Amino acid sequence: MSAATLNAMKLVTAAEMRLLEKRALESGTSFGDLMHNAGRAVASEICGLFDSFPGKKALVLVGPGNNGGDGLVAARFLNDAGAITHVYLLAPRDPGDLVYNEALEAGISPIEVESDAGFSKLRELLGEADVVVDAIFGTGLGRPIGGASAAALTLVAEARNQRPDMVVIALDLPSGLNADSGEIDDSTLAVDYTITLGYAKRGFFLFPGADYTGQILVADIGIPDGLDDDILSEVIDEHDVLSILPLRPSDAHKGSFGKVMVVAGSTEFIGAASLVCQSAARAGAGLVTLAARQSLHPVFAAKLVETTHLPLPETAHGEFASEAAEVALARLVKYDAAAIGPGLGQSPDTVEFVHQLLSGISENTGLVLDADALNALSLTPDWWDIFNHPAVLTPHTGEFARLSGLSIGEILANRMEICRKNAALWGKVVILKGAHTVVASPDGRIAVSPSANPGLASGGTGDVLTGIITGLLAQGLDEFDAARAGVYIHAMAGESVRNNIGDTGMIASDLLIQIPRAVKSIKEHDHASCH
Ligand SMILES: NC(=O)C1=CN([C@@H]2O[C@H](COP(=O)(O)OP(=O)(O)OC[C@H]3O[C@@H](n4cnc5c(N)ncnc54)[C@H](O)[C@@H]3O)[C@@H](O)[C@H]2O)[C@@H](O)CC1
Ligand SMILES: [K+]
Repeated sequence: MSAATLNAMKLVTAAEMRLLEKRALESGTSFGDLMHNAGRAVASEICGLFDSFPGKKALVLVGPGNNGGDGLVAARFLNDAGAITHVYLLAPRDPGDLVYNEALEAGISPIEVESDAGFSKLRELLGEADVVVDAIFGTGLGRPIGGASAAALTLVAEARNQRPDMVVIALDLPSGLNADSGEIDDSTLAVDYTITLGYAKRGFFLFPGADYTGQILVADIGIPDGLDDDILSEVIDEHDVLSILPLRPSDAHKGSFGKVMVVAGSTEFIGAASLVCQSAARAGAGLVTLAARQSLHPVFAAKLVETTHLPLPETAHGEFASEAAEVALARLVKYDAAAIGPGLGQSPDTVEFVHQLLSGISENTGLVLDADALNALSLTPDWWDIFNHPAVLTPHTGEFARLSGLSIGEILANRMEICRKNAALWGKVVILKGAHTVVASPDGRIAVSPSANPGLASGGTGDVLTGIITGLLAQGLDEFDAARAGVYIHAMAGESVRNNIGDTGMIASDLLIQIPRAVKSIKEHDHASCH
């Protein structure tokens, strides 16, 4: 997670980028200006990567379209900045092409692939380049990359392996990376930096593409302000989270920060309930109560000292008794938010208990549904027609598949769009967990986690997320704010643990103390930036 480069990063599809370009043209900016700004901004970002740029060797690989055009402009500015600059043309440019002619006038002599038998010149240039720019294809790629372009990209990858100090830059996006879905071409380069134009593309936060972009830098290409109000997808950033975090007045009492009820746990899954309760408290809830089957009470009472308890009636077999939901609902009216599901199990009595709970819960209670509550919902066809209560749902891919009826492959192929569509269909805020977790609101907004941390792929980390979000809901945040702030805080907590102990062997309990630290750091960052 690199907050400095990801601040206020909106995410666009290729179609949205074309729309923004069209609006910019309609508002009086010329295409030539946009391309000029793009090339200049890219060159300026590249210069900024080196302590001293004059004398460096730059090689720009130029394709047939506007991405190549941007590359030609960038080459001219790199040349002006003192780099020894070569342009390698993978397709002929139109003789009347303005940016091509400007590059020639600047003294750059492009090398054409047709006259470079066996890529001997390209190999020679790759043997000495300090920086290579992939300006072969951008958002206009229409089919798999083949021929000379594929061969050239493969040669760059080979050269990069031999010379790790060579910096490889993608202009707008690594050629072959699909801006919408994150799919890649066989020859897509894994670059060090992607200098993207105007807006980051959705595919940078979807896999496999997310592994290919390197650090993402957004270049300002002069699209006028105010044209992007209907772009509803963004990467969650610290400033957003700061602006939505609840204030903590000094004369607060525990009622000020809301009450959370956690309905979770079973004989098999004791830890899930503990993690949810502790993380809700660590996220700042004033009071946390655990409602669990009464036979589990002694265990939880010993483990959770700050939590209060509502033992629920159970049958002789240790299942929820038929009046258990009524007991929970009677108490729930005094609570601001509830988390239902983690570790409850999936027995028929439990499913019935969850259904009764969901059909009786008040509209005023903020609700997070996770794990077995989601599994119980999935058993009812078109459950969203019946269950109208606003809620945050936190499925991982398998749970999402059960809720939606889609296959895991279909979901993974386009996580952002699938999450957006289903949030709208279901009328819920939906968190699709995974690397770069996606949060979608029924109104079309999407917020994506800046973090992909394999350390979080272990049992219980999802329970921690559920607890954080419920704790934030209890403090008065709405569902979408609680979800995106919760995802960000959870990601930061995970990054802190990874920084301390690495990504192997991280356990969910490690995250707990990092939750308030993450909140503190977000608040202090603002303090620091104000002075
Ligand atoms: N959207 C914007 O506001 C701006 C976009 N610009 C640039 O424009 C780019 C998009 O430009 P284009 O639409 O020209 O697209 P590209 O430059 O990505 O490439 C399209 C060209 O490649 C050809 N082509 C597509 N797939 C191919 C394949 N597999 N093999 C061989 N040739 C193939 C097409 O026929 C076309 O000539 C962006 O990525 C960006 O770099 C900038 O110039 C400035 C402003
Ligand atoms: K490119």
